[in-house]
Amino acid sequence: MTLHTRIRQHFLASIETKQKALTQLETPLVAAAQRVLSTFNAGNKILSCGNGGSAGDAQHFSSEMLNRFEKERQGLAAIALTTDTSTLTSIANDYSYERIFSRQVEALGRPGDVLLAISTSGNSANVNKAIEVAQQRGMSVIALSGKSGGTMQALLTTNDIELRVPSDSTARIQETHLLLIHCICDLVDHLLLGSAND
Ligand SMILES: O=C(CO)[C@@H](O)[C@H](O)[C@H](O)[C@H](O)COP(=O)(O)O
Ligand SMILES: [Zn+2]
Repeated sequence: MTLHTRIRQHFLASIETKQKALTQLETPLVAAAQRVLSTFNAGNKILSCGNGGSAGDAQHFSSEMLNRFEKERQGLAAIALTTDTSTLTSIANDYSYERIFSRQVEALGRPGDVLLAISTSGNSANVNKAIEVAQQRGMSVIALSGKSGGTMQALLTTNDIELRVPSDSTARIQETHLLLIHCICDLVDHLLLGSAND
């Protein structure tokens, strides 16, 4: 296979995954954006976490909330649990890697807050532990996942929102997760500022 062919395959597979995701995730995506906005309106906050590329997505989301997306608006309360290396290394060193996010949720999570939990497989133990602790603390969960939903999907309740990308490829799922995040950012801006600013 030529390099050009490989590139074409990547693009076409990404387009196909996003088209399938549009069909399946349009309605839960509206629910996710409404949950995000109602969380901020109630004076609560969003904590986000994930591993590897999903850690980047967790930070991408929080920066667009804390600062801004495409429109001028107030900063919104969001914290990525993936950024403080002193905290992450001490929790992993003193307890376990599995607790790096959940220990922060124990300290920061309040009833009415939301955990944005990101895992392409749904099988990251540290993300799933954070979900369990969040639920115990009266928080709800917006889960970005893929593949079979992994062990994460069994943890979610009717109070939670699952956005599971219909693909088995980690890369394609991550690419679609970023699109879902940008949709949420746009819907939040639209709901907050109204159509006059479109
Ligand atoms: O970005 C990538 C692959 O594209 C990797 O860094 C990937 O995020 C890591 O392998 C993660 O540990 C995978 O975790 P998860 O998505 O299954 O929860
Ligand atoms: Zn962005």
